[in-house]
Amino acid sequence: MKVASVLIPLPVPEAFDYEVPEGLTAVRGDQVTVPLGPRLIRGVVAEVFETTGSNRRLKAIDQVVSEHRLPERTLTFVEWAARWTLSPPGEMAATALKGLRAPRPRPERRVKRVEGRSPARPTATRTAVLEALGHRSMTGADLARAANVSTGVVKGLVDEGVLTVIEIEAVAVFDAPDPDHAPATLNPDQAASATAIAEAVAKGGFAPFLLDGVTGSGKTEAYLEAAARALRHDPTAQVLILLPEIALTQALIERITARFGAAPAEWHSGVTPPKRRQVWEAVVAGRCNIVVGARSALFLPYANLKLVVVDEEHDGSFKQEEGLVYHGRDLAVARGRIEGATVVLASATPSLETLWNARQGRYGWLKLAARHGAAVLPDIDLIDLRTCPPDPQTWLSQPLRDAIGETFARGEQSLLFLNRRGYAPVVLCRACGHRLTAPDTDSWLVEHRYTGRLVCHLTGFSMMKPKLCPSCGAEDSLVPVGPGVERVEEEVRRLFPEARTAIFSSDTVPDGASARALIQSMAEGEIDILVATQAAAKGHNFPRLTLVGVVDADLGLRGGDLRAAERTYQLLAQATGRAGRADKPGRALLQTWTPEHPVLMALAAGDRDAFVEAEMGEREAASLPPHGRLAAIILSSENAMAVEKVARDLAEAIPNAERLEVYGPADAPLALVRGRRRKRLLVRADRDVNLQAFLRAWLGRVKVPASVRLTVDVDPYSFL
Ligand SMILES: Nc1ncnc2c1ncn2[C@@H]1O[C@H](COP(=O)(O)OP(=O)(O)OP(=O)(O)O)[C@@H](O)[C@H]1O
Ligand SMILES: [Zn+2]
Repeated sequence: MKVASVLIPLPVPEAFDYEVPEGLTAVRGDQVTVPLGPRLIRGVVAEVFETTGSNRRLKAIDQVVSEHRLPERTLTFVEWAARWTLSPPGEMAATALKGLRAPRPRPERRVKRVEGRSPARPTATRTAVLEALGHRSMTGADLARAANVSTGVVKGLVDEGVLTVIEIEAVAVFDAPDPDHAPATLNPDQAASATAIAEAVAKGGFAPFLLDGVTGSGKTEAYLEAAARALRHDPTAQVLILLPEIALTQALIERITARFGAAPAEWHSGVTPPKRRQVWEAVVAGRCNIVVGARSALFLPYANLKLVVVDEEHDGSFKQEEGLVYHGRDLAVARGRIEGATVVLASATPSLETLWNARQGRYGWLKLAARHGAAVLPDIDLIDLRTCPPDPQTWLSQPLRDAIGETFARGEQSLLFLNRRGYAPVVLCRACGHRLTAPDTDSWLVEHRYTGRLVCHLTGFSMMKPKLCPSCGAEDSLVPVGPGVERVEEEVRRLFPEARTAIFSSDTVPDGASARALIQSMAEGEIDILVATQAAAKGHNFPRLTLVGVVDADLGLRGGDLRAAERTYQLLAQATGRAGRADKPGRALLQTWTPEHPVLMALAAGDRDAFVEAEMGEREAASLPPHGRLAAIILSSENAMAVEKVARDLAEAIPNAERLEVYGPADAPLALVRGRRRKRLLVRADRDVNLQAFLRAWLGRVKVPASVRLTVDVDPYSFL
């Protein structure tokens, strides 16, 4: 009997076996429908094998879905990713097939001439229609426009039987990129990098690179040139460019369109389902060469993937925390290995993980040491708030105000950076000291004046600001504490009433279109002072921007998790790196209460190596990533007792292992979210320990009831 192992989109660690009935052919990668309990569900065949004398009564595959087999290397990647992240393989496979969930766009209705038929009354308008149409087919609306008549005339000809209506399947056409459309003239560093990457692509096989270039050095131009050479060498080659933020995709799509004379395919959460289906089908058929997307674009079924670029590779947004937990950068490297492709990790502030790999010689290390052309890196100075504190209830010190004023007077732009959405991060009762939190959640409510609501950034809960304190009942006693971008902008408007100001955060710029509009008005000089969260701090080119002010340089350093220093260094280097990218020199001012902090001193000195050296030393001493490996296990449930029990069972079941420790279980820092109790365990292991095998063995020993959710987070970035 023939048996197929089928990956089913359920939270189970294994494939399910089904009989392949006589007369049905199923092979690895096929989509099939199979019975599961009372219903039929769709899965993917992982393996087909012959078995004799099985005594189990297997259910049979219902049918093989005829369209779209998952390509072999895509399926191999899915299986690898599931093993690496300890995720259910069927759910990973479902991710790869997500693009097919949308219906096909409706076929287009067009008219064409019926052989040998002519109008009974050939009026001037009717003749014009027939001439405009010729032997082609067109939609009625296009034809009416071409003949400059009303659509009624076309309809009349259809009714008379002179024209007939046909249906044409709507297939998205991605114009082939032209590598020679508008090449840039590269400087020597860029040319050397592009050549190294292009040679690796031409040679074939897995080849990872770190493209390490200061902000504004022209990394984008370098990798686009490498992509152009790859396409010249092999016009069927496919190139994937991953970005951490949707707001960045628009600008890159425009650059690619200008460079290659054709728009790339776009893939992220903002793309409509029918459009996604078109991209999926074009990618699998090799009808599309360049894809620009978010991390989920890694799961597309590439026919001939040759080059993968992860731009801003250090960015924490590549880590997906909800649903399937994975790091887009790590999976991009794996995908490249499985496809035999070249992988380029680009950043001005590479992650310590990537720097470690480059130092070990595992990744080729390409460097762009200076900004392109005449542009130079901005001067960075610290403002010591202990000697010049801002006035009470204001957030900008005198030196920063002066610098903004001078910049404005010169007709140049300023960017004030504060990584905090909303008006105030905390709302406090003046009478009793109560801080407002979301219901059943350990997280402060943030005041948003833009929408007039109090919002929980963790759960999305929101409410109108109450008149009475919910704790003591005092009237009008609730006051905002601390600044968010909205409050800083309010201060800026008070200080510079004639300046044009704007806010760039995920609240004011929720989608690609509004991001594009704001970026464009900033680029065209219609904004004088932009107050922005990290959404605007990376990737963008604003030629007239010459001052970056960091409102609270200490903000990210306070939390104190594993990557606090690294993340703060990267964020501030990127933010300050927006200044002076064209002909005018830029400067950056960082407001801080701790100017002696090593991160801030390294930033002010422009000495990345000093920072990396110190931070790498600390990680090594503690055997933490990249010198060791971490994994977190998070338990949550509405039933506090059930969480306790699973946590205890886990603690008792820890397998013996060398060079590995388990910490916890402990209450998570966010111990209550939406009424769910949360507990965490953390595993630390030496680099050469097979962490995944340990986790599988451990978790296999413990029964987790349906009321408790258990999430494994390999290489955690969030410690909440
Ligand atoms: N060879 C070149 N010829 C002309 N202009 C260039 C060239 N290289 C870079 N530039 C220009 O310099 C600016 C910075 O380049 P780019 O955005 O590629 O830098 P980047 O290294 O990706 O920056 P960041 O890491 O800060 O995002 C852009 O305006 C770009 O058009
Ligand atoms: Zn109160």
